[in-house]
Amino acid sequence: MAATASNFLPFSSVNSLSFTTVKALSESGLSSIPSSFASKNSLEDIPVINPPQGTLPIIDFSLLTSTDPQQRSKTIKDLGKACEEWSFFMLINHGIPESLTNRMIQGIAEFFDLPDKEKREFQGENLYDPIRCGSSFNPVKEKVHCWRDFLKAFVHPEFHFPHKPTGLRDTSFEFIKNVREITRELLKGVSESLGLEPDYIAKAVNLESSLQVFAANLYPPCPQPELAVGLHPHSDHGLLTLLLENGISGLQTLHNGKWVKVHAPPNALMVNTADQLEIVTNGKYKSNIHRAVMYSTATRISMGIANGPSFDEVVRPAPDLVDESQPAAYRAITYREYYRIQQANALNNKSALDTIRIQN
Ligand SMILES: O=C(O)CCC(=O)C(=O)O
Ligand SMILES: [Fe+2]
Repeated sequence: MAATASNFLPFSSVNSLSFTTVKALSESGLSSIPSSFASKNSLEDIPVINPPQGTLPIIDFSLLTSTDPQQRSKTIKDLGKACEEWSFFMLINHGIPESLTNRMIQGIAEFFDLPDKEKREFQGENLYDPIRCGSSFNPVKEKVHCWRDFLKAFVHPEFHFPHKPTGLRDTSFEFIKNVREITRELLKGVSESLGLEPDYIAKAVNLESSLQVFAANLYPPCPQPELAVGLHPHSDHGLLTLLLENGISGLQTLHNGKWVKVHAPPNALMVNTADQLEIVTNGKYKSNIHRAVMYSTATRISMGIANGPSFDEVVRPAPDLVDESQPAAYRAITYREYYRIQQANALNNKSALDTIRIQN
């Protein structure tokens, strides 16, 4: 495949091979999905459940940052429990104005509405390109494509973002700054929940120079949603991923052998604990395996901001969480190398983490 088309989907038109987005496929009025999207994944056998209200953990950010020590310590306990038992929680009262999250979602919708020709300008050519856009996850490596278009951008320590549509760059800059501040507070709480100093994890991963990767996902209407996959089961590469959606649910998190449907309260952020946190906490807080689904008529948009260590930081289990009874369970690796391994392969549960696991 030509390097310049690597992120887009190869698609056989009548007499030539062209490259397309899932959005263009969806709008072409197909009545069935191309066979390259039909999933034969064994994880389909896992039951899917709609949890009763109140099952999934909710963390109130205003209590986490409260000056009342009792409220704060109770919230830190709840946060630790959510990380340990669910690797996932929903964050309310996070302080990002709804007007800003709405502008973000609107701007991303407009980005995906740009003609494919214009989006191709941002597709990038290799994994470390600061802006990439395309379809599925890794069209070259995967057996089954995802019914998804994406935009990815490295937004910290250097801010990269497409210059179209007008205004989205500035909106994103503001949104991402908010996400970074929230992440810093969450990681303080996570450190304290493990009995560590509040800034322990921040120092261990050089959070000042944190790599933040912004990823927007578009799941266009699909003629056969029961056969296709929005995003294959995977865990995220950073420390914590903060996710926002356009009011249409579609995230499912794996818990006790079942896919649990996530229905987040309006304007809540969904938070996944991710692989770098599993490494730093020496497996105490596991990364969350999740997937996304799509629908036959609705268009779903989500955006996840992966908040990671500094790109060149060598990440290893925190010395304070390693001892004779709990030896290091992962080998040290730079976040840059870890990111390469995760992005260069097909999405498949925790396959990237498996490459650095130490069998004790
Ligand atoms: O669309 C979603 O809800 C999940 C997205 C996701 O898992 C990701 O971008 O890593
Ligand atoms: Fe994810």
